Amino acid sequence: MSVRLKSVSKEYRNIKALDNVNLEISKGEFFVILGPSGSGKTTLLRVIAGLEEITQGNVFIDDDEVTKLPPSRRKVAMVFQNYALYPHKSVLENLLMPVEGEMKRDEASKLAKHLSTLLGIQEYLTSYPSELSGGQQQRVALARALMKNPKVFLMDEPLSNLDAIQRVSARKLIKDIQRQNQITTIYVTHDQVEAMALADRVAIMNKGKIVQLGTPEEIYSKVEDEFVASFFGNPPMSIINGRILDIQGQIGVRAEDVELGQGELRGRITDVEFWGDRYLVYVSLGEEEVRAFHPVRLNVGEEIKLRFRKFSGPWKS
Ligand SMILES: Nc1ncnc2c1ncn2[C@@H]1O[C@H](COP(=O)(O)OP(=O)(O)OP(=O)(O)O)[C@@H](O)[C@H]1O
Repeated sequence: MSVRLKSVSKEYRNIKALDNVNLEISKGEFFVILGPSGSGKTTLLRVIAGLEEITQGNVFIDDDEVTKLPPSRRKVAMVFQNYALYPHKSVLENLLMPVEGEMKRDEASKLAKHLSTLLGIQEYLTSYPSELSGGQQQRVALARALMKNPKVFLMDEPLSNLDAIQRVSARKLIKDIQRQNQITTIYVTHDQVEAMALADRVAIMNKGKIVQLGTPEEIYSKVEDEFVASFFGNPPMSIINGRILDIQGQIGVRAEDVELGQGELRGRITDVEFWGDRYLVYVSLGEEEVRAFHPVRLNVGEEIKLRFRKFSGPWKS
């Protein structure tokens, strides 16, 4: 199913949580919404789910307008950041609830067991949510949403409570299930790596607006404004005053585009972080600071020559 938002705005008293959002998500697409805290990501998902009345605009699922339809009639499944599990029901009962009356019980139990095994929670089927860790509860919520084989899957930071290893495997599982079943998925995160790993396309939000939209590769290589530059990528671009290159305005440079050891610029190393396969080096250029990837450890305090292989901008600011 496709999802379309036309000029959608949502105001809470004096806050514009969504400001004239236009969006078209295709059937089977994995669409990620990335943005800082408070940018409107959750509100956008809740609007699509029908949990939030909008101030202005229209919402369509396939070609049907659903703006005024209640959540139960929208055929979407949502996984919330805070799980929303039934506390007085066991994990298995939580998993069976969404398909009650729609699927035979033994068939549903089989599916519940299969999904719990995939998500590594099979040994907790008889436990209650309060007996589980945050990460385990999150995986139950994920399994529960998958029970219904939804046509549209809305996920709000569904992996935020998993540890680094679980995150990588759960991420792969979500992507596999999504791909196999061609589920249109809208996934909210503020994790750069997750966004780049999962998305067919990413929308970057700031202050209720979509500020850039494209494939992760497009956004990574063609940054359209300073906010996206300061936000997208791991690490994001270093934003510096173009003056040091005789350019007017702010420019952004990726750590992999800063070459250390040669060039016309001179800086001082202020910090070095070990990143596994390389080092992230912080270099001060007077009032500016840039981050650079480098293959070997360098010494803090050392002076170094540098140059930018490429940069983005200058942007009007
Ligand atoms: N029920 C509400 N009443 C009033 N203001 C709200 C309500 N829900 C959200 N807001 C405001 O709307 C804006 C967008 O909130 P939203 O939860 O969509 O952001 P978010 O990007 O999901 O943030 P986070 O990453 O922190 O979850 C924020 O300024 C928030 O304070």
